[in-house]
Amino acid sequence: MQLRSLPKQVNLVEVGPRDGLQNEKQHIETGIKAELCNRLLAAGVSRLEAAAFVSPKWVPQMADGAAVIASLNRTLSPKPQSVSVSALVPNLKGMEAAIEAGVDEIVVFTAASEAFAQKNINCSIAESIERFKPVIELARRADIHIRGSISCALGCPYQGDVPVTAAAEVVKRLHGIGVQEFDVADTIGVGTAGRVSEVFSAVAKVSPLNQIAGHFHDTYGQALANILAALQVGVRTFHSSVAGLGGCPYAKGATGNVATEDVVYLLQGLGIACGIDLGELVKTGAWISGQIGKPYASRAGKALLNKQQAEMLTESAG
Ligand SMILES: CC(C)(COP(=O)([O-])OP(=O)([O-])OC[C@H]1O[C@@H](n2cnc3c(N)ncnc32)[C@H](O)[C@@H]1OP(=O)([O-])[O-])[C@@H](O)C(=O)NCCC(=O)NCCSC(=O)C[C@@](C)(O)CC(=O)[O-]
Repeated sequence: MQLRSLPKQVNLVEVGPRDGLQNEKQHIETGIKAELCNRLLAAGVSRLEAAAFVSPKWVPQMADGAAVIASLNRTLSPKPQSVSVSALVPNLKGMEAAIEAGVDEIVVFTAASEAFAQKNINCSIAESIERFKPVIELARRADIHIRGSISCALGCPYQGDVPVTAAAEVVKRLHGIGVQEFDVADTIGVGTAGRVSEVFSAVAKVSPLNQIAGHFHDTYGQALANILAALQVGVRTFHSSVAGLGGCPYAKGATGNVATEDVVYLLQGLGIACGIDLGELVKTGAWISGQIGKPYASRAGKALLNKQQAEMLTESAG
């Protein structure tokens, strides 16, 4: 049976170096973060979220963002047109640091839930939008692409249920101040396909579909089904994290982002191109998991490694 309304190609934004690592308690060396970025680019990633210029008091792991991006820019020199490096920016201070570092995209971030905005960025949604105005002004002058992330579109760890149209309301307000792309996030991975379809359909009423991205965490194992539901609404950009690393420090209990390996495997099965070499990605996922002392969590990645090992054993036995 053929699935309806699927595209030939989608864009993946790899958020492993930022969302994937930000919550790690042990200090991760800048060199490891930079190598992760380089390996991801070598595997074919073209949109890479590499850092967050946030308060180091709030998220200490992201304190070396400038050094990570400097290292990346040295390796990439001259930077291919196809590669775009992004970083989270909560305020003017972060924006100045992002410009200095030489990012291609910034991500301002707020929420569909008031309670989460307070916990994550210490202000209300309305205050965050005011705070973003001068940030966006600077980004425009520097010709930097502006994304806006809306956390807790499918549910909130503090507030619980979030109305279906809450994310769309925030998208409208962000659009009004010049945000160009909207990252609609299931921060705690509670969404299921039907609700995802409703939330993204509501967002699609206030923004062109090519400006919407789906950002799914996999806490309840629903992320791939949710991506399929959003694809069927017409969303063509998705965020994912190599090896399924990640979680937000202000969303306790939420697990990592959907694993990029699992998404690429899904897309391959659907005949949808994304430009990423799954074999190289699996090597990178296994490598970074080892570096930070975690079991390798991508289901597709583990299956492919097991298959490779079994084939090698058969060959050496033969
Ligand atoms: C927004 C603030 C700064 C407000 O934090 P605040 O404490 O209200 O702000 P402040 O202006 O009073 O600053 C406090 C201190 O931080 C410094 N500071 C202030 N800003 C910066 C900066 N940009 N870079 C470096 N330092 C900074 C500032 O200079 C000051 O230092 P002090 O004077 O005390 O020495 C803080 O709440 C913050 O940084 N929050 C970020 C939290 C965060 O990074 N969360 C994770 C990312 S969001 C996420 O993961 C969700 C997402 C995007 O993946 C989608 C999803 O799944 O939902």
